[in-house]
Amino acid sequence: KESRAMKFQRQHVDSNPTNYGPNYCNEMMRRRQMTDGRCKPVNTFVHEPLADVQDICLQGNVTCKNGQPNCHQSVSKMNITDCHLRRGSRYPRCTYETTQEDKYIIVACEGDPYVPVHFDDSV
Ligand SMILES: Nc1ncnc2c1ncn2[C@@H]1O[C@H](C(=O)NS(=O)(=O)C[C@H]2[C@@H](O)[C@H](n3ccc(=O)[nH]c3=O)O[C@@H]2CO)[C@@H](O)[C@H]1O
Repeated sequence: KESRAMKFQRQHVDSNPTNYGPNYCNEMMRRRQMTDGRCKPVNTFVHEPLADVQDICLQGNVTCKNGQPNCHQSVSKMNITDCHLRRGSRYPRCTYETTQEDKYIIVACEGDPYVPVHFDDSV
């Protein structure tokens, strides 16, 4: 069974992204298995080394969107790509808008070792 830490890495970490240009999300949402059975509506990929993403758990503690206290905000902006399902896109044809940006990211951390298990937001 895939751990939540591994699921987070599969869904949100792409340290050395292939340059698919505007098709990055169409490619990566499929490759990382977020279009099986349904099209995941929103997903962010982080283009930083895994160690830097894991280090966020030691950084600014903030409240998660769901009110839980175990979220952390990166001290630095990170290079990310936001994938948003296009209006009118119908499973199994999941087509995404690809937007690359530099933003602070907020993740929820859990466990021992205390690592990211959920992508909460980018600001
Ligand atoms: N505090 C916590 N501590 C520990 N665990 C926590 C905590 N909170 C939730 N989980 C768990 O995480 C799991 C999960 O999949 N949560 S999810 O909200 O659906 C994920 C969002 C995210 O993937 C994506 N998104 C969203 C915005 C964006 O900018 N970028 C972007 O990628 O959209 C998804 C839906 O919003 C679920 O099992 C829940 O129980």
